[in-house]
Amino acid sequence: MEELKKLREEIDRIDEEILRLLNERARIAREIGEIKKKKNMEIHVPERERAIFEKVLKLNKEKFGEEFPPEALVHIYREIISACLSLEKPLKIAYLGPKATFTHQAALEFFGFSAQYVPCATIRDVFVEVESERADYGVVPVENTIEGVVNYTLDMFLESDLKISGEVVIPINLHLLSNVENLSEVKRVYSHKVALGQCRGWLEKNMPNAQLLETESTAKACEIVLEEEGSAAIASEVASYTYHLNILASNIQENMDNFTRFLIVSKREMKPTGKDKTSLIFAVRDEPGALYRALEAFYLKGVNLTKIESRPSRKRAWDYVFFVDLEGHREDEKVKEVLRELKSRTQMVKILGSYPKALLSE
Ligand SMILES: C=C(O[C@@H]1C=C(C(=O)O)C=C[C@H]1O)C(=O)O
Repeated sequence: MEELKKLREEIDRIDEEILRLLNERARIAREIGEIKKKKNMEIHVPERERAIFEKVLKLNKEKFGEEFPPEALVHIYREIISACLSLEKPLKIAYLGPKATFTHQAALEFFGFSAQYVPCATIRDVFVEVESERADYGVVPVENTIEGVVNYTLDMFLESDLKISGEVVIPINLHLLSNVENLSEVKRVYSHKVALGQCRGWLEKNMPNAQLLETESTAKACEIVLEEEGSAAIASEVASYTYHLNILASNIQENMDNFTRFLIVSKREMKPTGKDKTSLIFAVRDEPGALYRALEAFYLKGVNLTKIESRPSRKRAWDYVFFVDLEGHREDEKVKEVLRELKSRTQMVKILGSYPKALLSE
Protein backbone atom coordinates (compact mmCIF):
# COMPACT_ATOMS: atom_id res chain seq x y z
CA MET A 1 0.00 0.00 0.00
CA GLU A 2 3.00 2.28 0.64
CA GLU A 3 3.91 2.01 -3.08
CA LEU A 4 0.35 3.04 -4.09
CA LYS A 5 0.46 5.98 -1.69
CA LYS A 6 3.78 7.22 -3.13
CA LEU A 7 2.49 6.95 -6.72
CA ARG A 8 -0.68 8.88 -5.87
CA GLU A 9 1.40 11.58 -4.20
CA GLU A 10 3.38 11.79 -7.47
CA ILE A 11 0.11 12.23 -9.40
CA ASP A 12 -1.00 14.92 -6.95
CA ARG A 13 2.30 16.77 -7.52
CA ILE A 14 1.90 16.49 -11.30
CA ASP A 15 -1.74 17.69 -11.15
CA GLU A 16 -0.71 20.76 -9.18
CA GLU A 17 2.01 21.50 -11.77
CA ILE A 18 -0.57 21.10 -14.57
CA LEU A 19 -2.88 23.54 -12.73
CA ARG A 20 -0.05 26.06 -12.31
CA LEU A 21 0.79 25.87 -16.01
CA LEU A 22 -2.88 26.07 -17.14
CA ASN A 23 -3.38 29.25 -15.12
CA GLU A 24 -0.10 30.66 -16.47
CA ARG A 25 -1.28 29.85 -20.00
CA ALA A 26 -4.65 31.54 -19.34
CA ARG A 27 -2.92 34.68 -18.03
CA ILE A 28 -0.69 34.89 -21.13
CA ALA A 29 -3.66 34.27 -23.46
CA ARG A 30 -5.50 37.21 -21.86
CA GLU A 31 -2.37 39.36 -22.37
CA ILE A 32 -2.19 38.32 -26.04
CA GLY A 33 -5.90 39.09 -26.37
CA GLU A 34 -5.38 42.63 -25.07
CA ILE A 35 -2.53 43.22 -27.58
CA LYS A 36 -4.72 41.95 -30.46
CA LYS A 37 -7.61 44.20 -29.40
CA LYS A 38 -5.32 47.27 -29.20
CA LYS A 39 -3.96 46.50 -32.69
CA ASN A 40 -7.45 45.69 -34.00
CA MET A 41 -6.30 42.17 -34.98
CA GLU A 42 -8.46 39.04 -35.36
CA ILE A 43 -8.84 37.46 -31.92
CA HIS A 44 -9.39 33.94 -33.29
CA VAL A 45 -6.25 32.70 -35.08
CA PRO A 46 -7.12 29.25 -36.52
CA GLU A 47 -3.74 28.71 -38.16
CA ARG A 48 -1.96 29.26 -34.82
CA GLU A 49 -4.35 26.81 -33.12
CA ARG A 50 -3.76 24.21 -35.85
CA ALA A 51 0.02 24.62 -35.50
CA ILE A 52 -0.30 23.94 -31.75
CA PHE A 53 -2.31 20.75 -32.37
CA GLU A 54 0.27 19.53 -34.91
CA LYS A 55 3.18 20.39 -32.56
CA VAL A 56 1.77 18.66 -29.45
CA LEU A 57 0.77 15.58 -31.47
CA LYS A 58 4.29 15.42 -32.97
CA LEU A 59 5.98 15.90 -29.57
CA ASN A 60 3.67 13.35 -27.94
CA LYS A 61 4.73 10.81 -30.58
CA GLU A 62 8.42 11.56 -31.07
CA LYS A 63 9.44 12.60 -27.54
CA PHE A 64 6.98 10.68 -25.35
CA GLY A 65 6.12 7.61 -27.46
CA GLU A 66 2.39 8.35 -27.30
CA GLU A 67 2.17 7.07 -23.73
CA PHE A 68 -0.83 9.43 -23.62
CA PRO A 69 -3.43 8.56 -26.37
CA PRO A 70 -3.32 11.09 -29.27
CA GLU A 71 -7.14 11.18 -29.67
CA ALA A 72 -7.50 12.18 -26.00
CA LEU A 73 -4.71 14.75 -26.42
CA VAL A 74 -6.69 16.43 -29.22
CA HIS A 75 -9.78 16.67 -26.98
CA ILE A 76 -7.72 18.07 -24.07
CA TYR A 77 -5.97 20.70 -26.23
CA ARG A 78 -9.26 21.58 -27.90
CA GLU A 79 -10.67 22.48 -24.47
CA ILE A 80 -7.49 24.26 -23.30
CA ILE A 81 -7.46 26.45 -26.42
CA SER A 82 -11.27 26.93 -26.37
CA ALA A 83 -11.06 28.14 -22.76
CA CYS A 84 -8.07 30.45 -23.42
CA LEU A 85 -9.76 31.93 -26.50
CA SER A 86 -12.99 32.51 -24.55
CA LEU A 87 -10.99 34.56 -22.01
CA GLU A 88 -10.10 36.88 -24.91
CA LYS A 89 -13.48 36.82 -26.76
CA PRO A 90 -15.96 33.89 -26.88
CA LEU A 91 -16.67 32.59 -30.39
CA LYS A 92 -20.31 32.38 -31.54
CA ILE A 93 -21.02 29.15 -33.44
CA ALA A 94 -24.26 28.49 -35.39
CA TYR A 95 -25.11 24.81 -35.98
CA LEU A 96 -27.95 22.65 -37.30
CA GLY A 97 -29.89 22.13 -34.10
CA PRO A 98 -31.63 21.69 -31.79
CA LYS A 99 -29.13 20.73 -29.06
CA ALA A 100 -27.61 17.21 -29.19
CA THR A 101 -27.72 16.78 -32.97
CA PHE A 102 -24.67 15.13 -34.50
CA THR A 103 -23.87 18.57 -35.92
CA HIS A 104 -23.88 19.93 -32.35
CA GLN A 105 -21.48 17.14 -31.38
CA ALA A 106 -19.24 17.99 -34.38
CA ALA A 107 -19.27 21.70 -33.45
CA LEU A 108 -18.20 20.90 -29.88
CA GLU A 109 -15.42 18.66 -31.22
CA PHE A 110 -14.12 21.48 -33.42
CA PHE A 111 -14.59 24.56 -31.18
CA GLY A 112 -14.72 23.11 -27.64
CA PHE A 113 -17.19 23.68 -24.80
CA SER A 114 -16.15 27.30 -24.07
CA ALA A 115 -17.59 28.68 -27.33
CA GLN A 116 -21.18 30.03 -27.43
CA TYR A 117 -23.53 27.84 -29.50
CA VAL A 118 -26.58 28.96 -31.51
CA PRO A 119 -28.90 26.09 -32.62
CA CYS A 120 -30.57 26.71 -36.03
CA ALA A 121 -33.70 25.01 -37.40
CA THR A 122 -32.32 24.51 -40.93
CA ILE A 123 -29.02 24.42 -42.79
CA ARG A 124 -30.03 27.65 -44.56
CA ASP A 125 -30.49 29.35 -41.14
CA VAL A 126 -26.91 28.39 -40.24
CA PHE A 127 -25.63 30.14 -43.38
CA VAL A 128 -27.83 33.20 -42.63
CA GLU A 129 -26.51 33.45 -39.03
CA VAL A 130 -22.92 33.60 -40.33
CA GLU A 131 -23.69 35.85 -43.32
CA SER A 132 -25.43 38.31 -40.96
CA GLU A 133 -22.37 38.14 -38.65
CA ARG A 134 -24.55 37.12 -35.69
CA ALA A 135 -22.26 34.07 -35.58
CA ASP A 136 -18.53 33.83 -36.32
CA TYR A 137 -18.71 30.31 -37.76
CA GLY A 138 -21.35 27.82 -38.86
CA VAL A 139 -21.29 24.01 -38.76
CA VAL A 140 -23.30 21.94 -41.28
CA PRO A 141 -23.35 18.24 -42.32
CA VAL A 142 -22.05 17.60 -45.87
CA GLU A 143 -21.67 13.85 -46.39
CA ASN A 144 -22.14 10.49 -44.76
CA THR A 145 -20.25 7.27 -45.57
CA ILE A 146 -23.52 5.30 -46.03
CA GLU A 147 -25.99 7.82 -47.44
CA GLY A 148 -23.61 10.06 -49.41
CA VAL A 149 -23.84 13.84 -49.69
CA VAL A 150 -26.29 16.22 -47.98
CA ASN A 151 -27.65 17.94 -51.09
CA TYR A 152 -29.10 20.85 -49.08
CA THR A 153 -25.60 21.84 -47.96
CA LEU A 154 -24.06 21.58 -51.44
CA ASP A 155 -26.92 23.63 -52.91
CA MET A 156 -26.37 26.36 -50.30
CA PHE A 157 -22.85 26.89 -51.69
CA LEU A 158 -24.37 27.68 -55.10
CA GLU A 159 -25.99 30.83 -53.67
CA SER A 160 -23.83 31.73 -50.65
CA ASP A 161 -20.45 33.48 -50.64
CA LEU A 162 -19.42 31.93 -47.31
CA LYS A 163 -16.12 30.09 -47.35
CA ILE A 164 -15.35 26.58 -46.09
CA SER A 165 -12.95 27.13 -43.16
CA GLY A 166 -12.57 23.61 -41.84
CA GLU A 167 -13.92 20.09 -41.63
CA VAL A 168 -14.59 17.60 -38.87
CA VAL A 169 -15.49 13.91 -39.16
CA ILE A 170 -17.30 12.06 -36.37
CA PRO A 171 -18.41 8.41 -36.02
CA ILE A 172 -22.20 8.02 -36.25
CA ASN A 173 -23.88 5.49 -33.95
CA LEU A 174 -27.66 5.58 -34.23
CA HIS A 175 -30.04 4.41 -31.53
CA LEU A 176 -33.83 4.10 -31.33
CA LEU A 177 -35.00 6.43 -28.55
CA SER A 178 -38.47 6.70 -27.03
CA ASN A 179 -40.46 7.57 -23.90
CA VAL A 180 -42.13 4.13 -24.09
CA GLU A 181 -40.56 0.97 -22.69
CA ASN A 182 -41.26 -1.51 -25.50
CA LEU A 183 -40.69 -1.57 -29.25
CA SER A 184 -44.23 -2.94 -29.77
CA GLU A 185 -45.68 0.36 -28.48
CA VAL A 186 -43.97 2.41 -31.21
CA LYS A 187 -46.20 3.32 -34.18
CA ARG A 188 -44.16 6.20 -35.69
CA VAL A 189 -40.39 6.68 -36.09
CA TYR A 190 -38.97 10.17 -36.64
CA SER A 191 -35.49 11.21 -37.80
CA HIS A 192 -33.44 13.07 -40.40
CA LYS A 193 -33.78 11.36 -43.78
CA VAL A 194 -30.05 10.48 -43.79
CA ALA A 195 -30.42 8.71 -40.41
CA LEU A 196 -33.60 6.91 -41.57
CA GLY A 197 -31.68 5.79 -44.66
CA GLN A 198 -28.77 4.48 -42.59
CA CYS A 199 -31.19 2.32 -40.52
CA ARG A 200 -33.38 1.15 -43.41
CA GLY A 201 -32.48 -2.55 -43.01
CA TRP A 202 -33.04 -2.67 -39.25
CA LEU A 203 -36.37 -0.81 -39.52
CA GLU A 204 -37.68 -3.09 -42.29
CA LYS A 205 -36.73 -6.17 -40.24
CA ASN A 206 -37.82 -5.07 -36.76
CA MET A 207 -40.51 -2.42 -37.34
CA PRO A 208 -42.06 -3.17 -40.78
CA ASN A 209 -45.38 -1.51 -39.89
CA ALA A 210 -44.03 1.65 -38.27
CA GLN A 211 -44.66 4.92 -40.09
CA LEU A 212 -41.33 6.66 -40.94
CA LEU A 213 -41.35 10.47 -40.84
CA GLU A 214 -38.53 12.82 -41.84
CA THR A 215 -37.43 15.71 -39.61
CA GLU A 216 -34.87 18.51 -40.08
CA SER A 217 -32.48 16.83 -37.64
CA THR A 218 -32.13 13.80 -35.36
CA ALA A 219 -32.53 16.00 -32.26
CA LYS A 220 -35.66 17.64 -33.72
CA ALA A 221 -37.05 14.09 -33.89
CA CYS A 222 -36.38 13.76 -30.14
CA GLU A 223 -38.27 17.00 -29.43
CA ILE A 224 -41.30 15.60 -31.31
CA VAL A 225 -41.13 12.25 -29.49
CA LEU A 226 -41.17 14.02 -26.12
CA GLU A 227 -44.63 15.36 -27.01
CA GLU A 228 -46.05 12.37 -28.88
CA GLU A 229 -47.06 9.06 -27.31
CA GLY A 230 -46.28 5.88 -29.27
CA SER A 231 -43.41 7.42 -31.22
CA ALA A 232 -39.63 6.99 -31.38
CA ALA A 233 -36.64 8.90 -32.72
CA ILE A 234 -33.42 7.73 -34.34
CA ALA A 235 -30.66 9.84 -32.78
CA SER A 236 -27.39 9.79 -30.84
CA GLU A 237 -26.64 8.51 -27.36
CA VAL A 238 -25.99 12.13 -26.34
CA ALA A 239 -29.58 12.91 -27.39
CA SER A 240 -30.93 10.07 -25.22
CA TYR A 241 -29.71 11.74 -22.03
CA THR A 242 -30.20 15.27 -23.27
CA TYR A 243 -33.90 14.57 -23.93
CA HIS A 244 -34.28 11.90 -21.18
CA LEU A 245 -35.41 9.19 -23.63
CA ASN A 246 -35.01 5.40 -23.28
CA ILE A 247 -32.70 3.58 -25.70
CA LEU A 248 -35.01 0.84 -27.10
CA ALA A 249 -32.33 -0.43 -29.54
CA SER A 250 -28.63 0.47 -29.94
CA ASN A 251 -26.44 0.83 -33.06
CA ILE A 252 -29.24 0.14 -35.56
CA GLN A 253 -27.40 1.70 -38.53
CA GLU A 254 -26.48 -0.61 -41.45
CA ASN A 255 -22.76 -0.30 -41.03
CA MET A 256 -20.67 0.18 -37.89
CA ASP A 257 -18.08 1.93 -40.07
CA ASN A 258 -20.37 4.94 -40.31
CA PHE A 259 -19.01 8.49 -40.35
CA THR A 260 -20.41 11.91 -41.19
CA ARG A 261 -18.26 14.81 -42.40
CA PHE A 262 -19.21 18.31 -41.33
CA LEU A 263 -18.03 21.63 -42.79
CA ILE A 264 -17.13 24.79 -40.92
CA VAL A 265 -18.28 27.89 -42.83
CA SER A 266 -17.31 31.53 -42.27
CA LYS A 267 -16.37 34.77 -44.03
CA ARG A 268 -12.68 34.09 -43.42
CA GLU A 269 -10.07 32.66 -45.79
CA MET A 270 -7.86 30.08 -44.02
CA LYS A 271 -4.09 30.36 -44.41
CA PRO A 272 -1.99 27.37 -45.62
CA THR A 273 -1.00 24.82 -42.95
CA GLY A 274 0.75 22.29 -45.22
CA LYS A 275 -2.08 19.75 -44.65
CA ASP A 276 -4.93 21.40 -46.59
CA LYS A 277 -7.82 20.65 -48.93
CA THR A 278 -9.57 22.91 -51.40
CA SER A 279 -13.25 22.60 -52.33
CA LEU A 280 -14.66 24.17 -55.50
CA ILE A 281 -17.58 24.11 -57.92
CA PHE A 282 -17.23 24.16 -61.71
CA ALA A 283 -19.66 24.07 -64.65
CA VAL A 284 -19.01 22.81 -68.19
CA ARG A 285 -20.80 23.17 -71.49
CA ASP A 286 -23.29 20.41 -72.36
CA GLU A 287 -21.08 18.94 -75.10
CA PRO A 288 -19.10 15.67 -75.58
CA GLY A 289 -15.71 15.68 -73.81
CA ALA A 290 -16.36 18.87 -71.78
CA LEU A 291 -16.20 17.08 -68.41
CA TYR A 292 -13.22 15.01 -69.54
CA ARG A 293 -11.25 18.15 -70.51
CA ALA A 294 -12.06 19.79 -67.16
CA LEU A 295 -10.93 16.77 -65.15
CA GLU A 296 -7.83 16.42 -67.33
CA ALA A 297 -6.63 19.76 -65.88
CA PHE A 298 -6.21 18.08 -62.46
CA TYR A 299 -4.47 15.06 -63.99
CA LEU A 300 -2.06 17.16 -66.07
CA LYS A 301 -0.95 19.13 -62.99
CA GLY A 302 -0.74 16.05 -60.74
CA VAL A 303 -3.35 17.30 -58.25
CA ASN A 304 -5.29 14.54 -56.48
CA LEU A 305 -9.10 14.74 -56.29
CA THR A 306 -10.68 13.29 -53.13
CA LYS A 307 -14.34 13.83 -54.07
CA ILE A 308 -16.51 14.75 -57.05
CA GLU A 309 -20.30 15.15 -56.95
CA SER A 310 -22.68 16.43 -59.60
CA ARG A 311 -25.68 18.58 -58.66
CA PRO A 312 -28.38 20.33 -60.76
CA SER A 313 -27.27 23.92 -61.42
CA ARG A 314 -30.83 25.09 -60.54
CA LYS A 315 -30.53 27.44 -63.51
CA ARG A 316 -31.77 25.20 -66.36
CA ALA A 317 -33.25 21.69 -66.53
CA TRP A 318 -30.62 18.94 -66.97
CA ASP A 319 -27.84 21.50 -66.43
CA TYR A 320 -25.31 20.26 -63.84
CA VAL A 321 -22.43 21.64 -61.78
CA PHE A 322 -19.63 19.60 -60.21
CA PHE A 323 -18.41 19.82 -56.60
CA VAL A 324 -14.78 18.79 -56.21
CA ASP A 325 -12.45 18.37 -53.21
CA LEU A 326 -8.73 18.33 -53.97
CA GLU A 327 -5.49 17.93 -52.05
CA GLY A 328 -3.64 21.22 -51.40
CA HIS A 329 -4.25 24.90 -50.67
CA ARG A 330 -5.32 27.44 -53.30
CA GLU A 331 -2.07 29.32 -52.61
CA ASP A 332 0.07 26.22 -53.43
CA GLU A 333 1.81 26.60 -56.81
CA LYS A 334 0.37 23.33 -58.23
CA VAL A 335 -3.16 24.25 -57.17
CA LYS A 336 -2.77 27.75 -58.64
CA GLU A 337 -1.77 26.17 -61.98
CA VAL A 338 -4.73 23.77 -61.87
CA LEU A 339 -7.16 26.62 -61.17
CA ARG A 340 -5.77 28.63 -64.09
CA GLU A 341 -6.03 25.62 -66.42
CA LEU A 342 -9.50 24.70 -65.12
CA LYS A 343 -10.83 28.21 -65.74
CA SER A 344 -9.71 27.94 -69.38
CA ARG A 345 -11.62 24.65 -69.78
CA THR A 346 -14.90 25.43 -67.99
CA GLN A 347 -17.78 27.90 -68.02
CA MET A 348 -17.52 28.74 -64.30
CA VAL A 349 -15.22 27.98 -61.35
CA LYS A 350 -16.21 28.98 -57.81
CA ILE A 351 -13.67 28.27 -55.06
CA LEU A 352 -15.53 27.37 -51.84
CA GLY A 353 -12.42 27.47 -49.66
CA SER A 354 -9.04 26.05 -48.72
CA TYR A 355 -8.88 24.64 -45.20
CA PRO A 356 -6.93 22.25 -42.95
CA LYS A 357 -7.76 18.53 -43.29
CA ALA A 358 -9.58 17.06 -40.27
CA LEU A 359 -7.15 16.35 -37.40
CA LEU A 360 -5.88 12.75 -37.20
CA SER A 361 -7.41 12.08 -40.61
CA GLU A 362 -4.07 11.03 -42.17
C1 LIG B 1 -3.48 32.91 -27.44
C2 LIG B 1 -3.94 33.33 -28.65
O1 LIG B 1 -5.29 33.51 -28.93
C3 LIG B 1 -6.14 32.39 -29.32
C4 LIG B 1 -5.88 31.22 -28.44
C5 LIG B 1 -4.87 30.34 -28.76
C6 LIG B 1 -4.38 29.34 -27.75
O2 LIG B 1 -5.07 29.13 -26.72
O3 LIG B 1 -3.30 28.77 -27.98
C7 LIG B 1 -4.27 30.36 -30.05
C8 LIG B 1 -4.75 31.19 -31.03
C9 LIG B 1 -5.90 32.09 -30.81
O4 LIG B 1 -7.08 31.57 -31.41
C10 LIG B 1 -3.00 33.67 -29.77
O5 LIG B 1 -3.45 34.39 -30.70
O6 LIG B 1 -1.81 33.24 -29.70
